[in-house]
Amino acid sequence: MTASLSQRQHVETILESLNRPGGQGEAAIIERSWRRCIDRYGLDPARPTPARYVPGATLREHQDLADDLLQVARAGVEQLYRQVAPLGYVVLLTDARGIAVQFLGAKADQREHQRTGLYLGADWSEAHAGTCAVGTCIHERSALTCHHSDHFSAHHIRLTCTAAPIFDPHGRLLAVLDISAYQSPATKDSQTFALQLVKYTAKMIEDAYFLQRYGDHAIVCLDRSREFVQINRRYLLAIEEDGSLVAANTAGRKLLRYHELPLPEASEARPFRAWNIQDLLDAEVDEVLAIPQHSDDRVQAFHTRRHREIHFATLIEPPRRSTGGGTQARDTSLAPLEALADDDPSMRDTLTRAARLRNEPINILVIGETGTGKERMARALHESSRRHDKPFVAINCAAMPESLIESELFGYEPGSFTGARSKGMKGLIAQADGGTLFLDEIGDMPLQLQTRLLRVLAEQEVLPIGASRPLKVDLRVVAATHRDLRELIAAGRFREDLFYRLNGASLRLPPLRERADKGYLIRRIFTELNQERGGRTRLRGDAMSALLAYPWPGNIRELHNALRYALATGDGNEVVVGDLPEECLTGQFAHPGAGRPSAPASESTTIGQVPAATPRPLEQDLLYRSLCRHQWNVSAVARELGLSRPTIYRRMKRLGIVPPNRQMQT
Ligand SMILES: Nc1ncnc2c1ncn2[C@@H]1O[C@H](COP(=O)(O)OP(=O)(O)OP(=O)(O)O)[C@@H](O)[C@H]1O
Repeated sequence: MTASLSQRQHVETILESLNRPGGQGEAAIIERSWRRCIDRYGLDPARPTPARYVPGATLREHQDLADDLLQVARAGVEQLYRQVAPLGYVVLLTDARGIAVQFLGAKADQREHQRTGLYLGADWSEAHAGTCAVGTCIHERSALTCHHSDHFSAHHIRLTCTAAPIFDPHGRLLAVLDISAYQSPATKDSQTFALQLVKYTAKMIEDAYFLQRYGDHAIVCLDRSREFVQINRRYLLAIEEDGSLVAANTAGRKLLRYHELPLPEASEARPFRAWNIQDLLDAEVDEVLAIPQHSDDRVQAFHTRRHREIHFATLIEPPRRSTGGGTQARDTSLAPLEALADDDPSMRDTLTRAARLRNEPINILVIGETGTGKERMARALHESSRRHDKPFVAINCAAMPESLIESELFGYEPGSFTGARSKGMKGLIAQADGGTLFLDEIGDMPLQLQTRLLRVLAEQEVLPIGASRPLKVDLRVVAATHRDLRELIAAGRFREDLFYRLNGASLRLPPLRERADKGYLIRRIFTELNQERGGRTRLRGDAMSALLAYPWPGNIRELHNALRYALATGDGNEVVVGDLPEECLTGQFAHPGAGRPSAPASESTTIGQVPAATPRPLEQDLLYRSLCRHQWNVSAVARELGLSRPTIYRRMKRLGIVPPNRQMQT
């Protein structure tokens, strides 16, 4: 009763406001929105506003369009959720049309979230939902709190919602970040911190997106404080080599306006370039581009030209741009090594060492769990070295039968044993002459052969079976192992002297689960495999998120296999989370169907862009339920789950789902 009374009062307040002249500040924003709701959208504050969801396939289109942002925003949205979840808030990220493309909230309240519209796929545009934080933020292009009776619809007045806009580097609205709670103190002031927190996170996401989009440009970061410029990076300006401005973050655009360098409405195809950094700062372009990145004094002060204000500047150079006047050419021979990693700190150390060692006359031991890319590293070392045009010969010491290993490695003279080829055979070691010999799984080499290998390494010559004179060989040996060779030495199974011969230097590869550049590896391997198949398929954001969350016990090999599987089972246009092998969908991630509004509430375990665990029974259950819901109409199921019909058939077969006795309708 109380609720309906307060709802009636709410409707009266709104109607009364229409007869008053507009107010000031945020109250005016809210009243303006109420007017729009009545005059423009024809909404009625008393009429129930049930949550409206876009269909699953439409949600996917919205998520696809926001894909780049979703990938960048993920960490920021999760961090915000961790901060506000204990206070009962949920987090929504909507696109510029108000459709929720990402959601994090407590699973226990899932039904309530779905009923209210605090869920994936909900439409929070003002035209549908009336005055609300997201819709009104989209209209006003500024952050605001829509608290209790600020909402237009009487059915939203128990909510408190705070939203902030996220703009792209050209000033177009990209998305809105929102936090909402069902319970909060009566006064709007209680949400002041919420507003600051959401604005702060939205700026973080916006700037991360900016840095990613303009990562191939020099970016000038400015701040009024020397101490904070490296932390805050308040104003971001992307510039060309001649100093033309091509993009700015929201704060940067304000700064430019203040200095009377307004930016034209720019499209991606026509970045502004109207102004030069010299128009803003009283400095030559070269001075700005010469701000050191790696010295103690990375911060330089400049006056602005127009208002003579001091600004402190740092510079983010595009990756691998040479320093020192731009004359130093990049060493392209390092490309095979550089391609192995992106920004993982331990891989970067390993690669720096590998680059230094690549032409040194010492043998290298590569250590790492199985599937971490040891052979790939050995090949990259070879390809970046002076030996790159000579053979790279790889031998797997564990895979070769012990009876063959000696003749394969050392070769033999004609007729030296029964079954030998009449012309004899050049062994693998001799074949690697001048190049690199890669000995994989060196810990599995039989002891007797270790002794002979030691001689080869010490003398740089090889004695084929049955030969009386050794052959001179010029070898660089790279050996690899996932075992602890020192333990094998202690157990008497590996020769200590051979260990020291092989271990001229060692390179350690981290397991995939510890790598900070998983996203880079996923994209790279996906591109390699996709190109082999004609390159028509794209990797969708939900699949990427699931891949990033999986712990990869089998390392890069497992990732490689998972992507190959997904490309083979997907519909050929895109790989979605449901195309991944079931093992990859563990932990907090679920089948994509569970993340879509059409899925029954009980099926997801985490609410999010890509929720909850999918062991086989859940995947089976989801598909089975969807088939039952659609009377075994495979086309309808395919539409609902956003997959192709052949994929549904394949999946039914794989999961052992057999249609009932009647004919399947398709
Ligand atoms: N940096 C990389 N980029 C792309 N693919 C990679 C990379 N590193 C490894 N791979 C792929 O991962 C798989 C395993 O790599 P690799 O054989 O080099 O690992 P390994 O550590 O030598 O494995 P094992 O211990 O089983 O011998 C291969 O398919 C390889 O092509």
